[in-house]
Formats: sequence, C-alpha cells, structure tokens
Amino acid sequence: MENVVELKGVTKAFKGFSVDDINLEVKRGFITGFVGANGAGKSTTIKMMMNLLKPDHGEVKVFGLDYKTNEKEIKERIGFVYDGNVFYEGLNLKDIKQIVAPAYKQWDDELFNYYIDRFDLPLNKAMKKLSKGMQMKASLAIALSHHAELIIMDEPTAGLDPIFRREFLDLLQELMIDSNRTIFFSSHITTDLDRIADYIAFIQDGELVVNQSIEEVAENYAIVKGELELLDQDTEKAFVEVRRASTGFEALTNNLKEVNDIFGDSVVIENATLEDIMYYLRKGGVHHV
Ligand SMILES: Nc1ncnc2c1ncn2[C@@H]1O[C@H](COP(=O)(O)OP(=O)(O)OP(=O)(O)O)[C@@H](O)[C@H]1O
Repeated sequence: MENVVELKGVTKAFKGFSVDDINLEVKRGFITGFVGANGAGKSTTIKMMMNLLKPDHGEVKVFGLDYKTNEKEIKERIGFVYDGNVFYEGLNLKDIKQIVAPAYKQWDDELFNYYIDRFDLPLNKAMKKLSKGMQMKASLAIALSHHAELIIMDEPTAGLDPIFRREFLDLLQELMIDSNRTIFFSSHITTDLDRIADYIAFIQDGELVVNQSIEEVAENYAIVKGELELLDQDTEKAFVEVRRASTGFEALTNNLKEVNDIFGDSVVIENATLEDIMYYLRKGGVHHV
C-alpha cells in the first residue's frame, strides 16, 4: 500500500517541549485520524508535514517527494484546512478565489461553483462574518477545487456543534469515494475518529504511541477486568496500564492475544474505545507503536 506521507525520525525541540523521533506513515486512499491531548504535538507535526516548520532532524516525504526539491509540486497536490482564519478575514469567497485560483495549475472553476452550491456558501459575505463551520467548509471547498489528492486538516471539527460536526464527517467520508484521495486530520475528539477513521495515529507528549489501522487497534487493544489475585509481576506485563480497586482490577492491553493465552476465561474482556486507549496510555508508561 502506497504511503502518501512518510515521516522518518522526525524531531523538533522547543523550550520545554519536543516532538520526538516520529515515524509516521499515511496511506493513500484512506482517512487517518491524528489524535492526541491538547499540547501533545499534533499541530507541530502537521506543520512539519506542510513544510511550515523545519524538523531539527529526520525526513519528511510527501508523495515520495522531498520539500527541498519539489515544494511547489507537493503543495499543488495538498489541500490544507486548518483552524482559524486562513484568508484575509475581510475578503469574501469571490475575492479569495481570484487570488487563489491562479496559484494552482489544476484549479477547476466548475468544481468550485459546485462546492459553493453544495455547501451553501455565500460568495459575497466576508469570511469573518461566516460561522466557524462555514469557514471550515469554505477552506475545504477551496482545497477540493484544485483537485487536492491529500487533504490535511488541523482540528477541523473543534468548536463545531454536534450536528454540524456529524455532517462534516459524513461529507469527508463521501469524499473518499474518490479512491485516489487521502485525508489526514487531527482531533482530540476521539468519537469523531471512531466514526470515520481507517487508520489512527496517536501522539502523546510528542511521541507517536499508536499508528495502526482501526482493525489492528480493535484486534490488539482491549479493556480487561478481573480479580486482583490474577495479577503478579509476570502477568502484568500483558498490560499497558492497570488500575486496582478493592473489587478487582481494570487494565488496558495492547496485546489481546497474550491476555487470552495467559488468562483464558478468568477475565472479562471488553472493546477499548479510542477514548479508553487515550486515557490509559496517558497514565501508563509503556509506549508501543
Ligand atoms: N513555535 C513554538 N515555540 C515554542 N513552543 C511551541 C511552538 N509551537 C508549539 N509549541 C509548544 O509545543 C507544544 C505542542 O504544541 P502543538 O500545538 O503541536 O500541540 P497540539 O497537539 O496541536 O495541541 P492542541 O490540541 O492544544 O492544539 C505546546 O506545549 C506548545 O506550547
């Protein structure tokens, strides 16, 4: 399967925080959700994917190309949708189109008009007067109008109301009918990713701790409940993190097969949601990609 983005050993240090040795692959034709708590390093990583920030070490490749020699081609093929006002806030979509269209070889006026219609976007209203959801849709319309193969979105659903959020997610899913398209989007709302992501990349304190398909996550991760006497130094190794209470233990495993081998029917196993995984990994110290 082809990787649209490849980060190898990517590191970026700020005072008091670093994104450390990130190895991440984004597969063509799928939606990858990039999840992590506030301040985990999602935006920093995305900026490096977009060449808006240079890594201290490591390699960033997009479409197999390097920014040093192919920046223009890469940028032509990416649509970047991010939180906040991308465009001059006083401008309306008609003006923005005039500015943006000539910058892209593949700009498609017909498609732009289609999405303006489809998303119910006003052409003559200043961007700053649109709601946050409408601004997101406007950015997406522009990305789609230049036939972007890779759409990168930083927190596109943050601050959207639940209905609008769901509509937006449905729309993303619909866009995937085009099998050449890839979507990479960050969020700290795990339920959004549960709904639509095919792959999950999970960053915690600047480290990538999970990069798996949603099926692999479901196969490997689970919540395990049982009696305290089942735990000892050896059996605990099957868990990422264990919580003990007087009534028994509850733990997260990233190796469900091992848990089945060790404990058999003596424990209760439940599916782990992304929120469970995020919660337990945050507490636990074991890191696996
Ligand atoms: N240019 C910078 N200089 C110094 N520190 C920075 C810079 N950019 C980001 N940071 C720090 O790096 C850390 C990670 O920030 P980043 O924006 O990547 O996180 P995030 O996962 O996107 O968080 P959120 O969900 O809150 O947007 C934060 O502690 C932030 O203060």
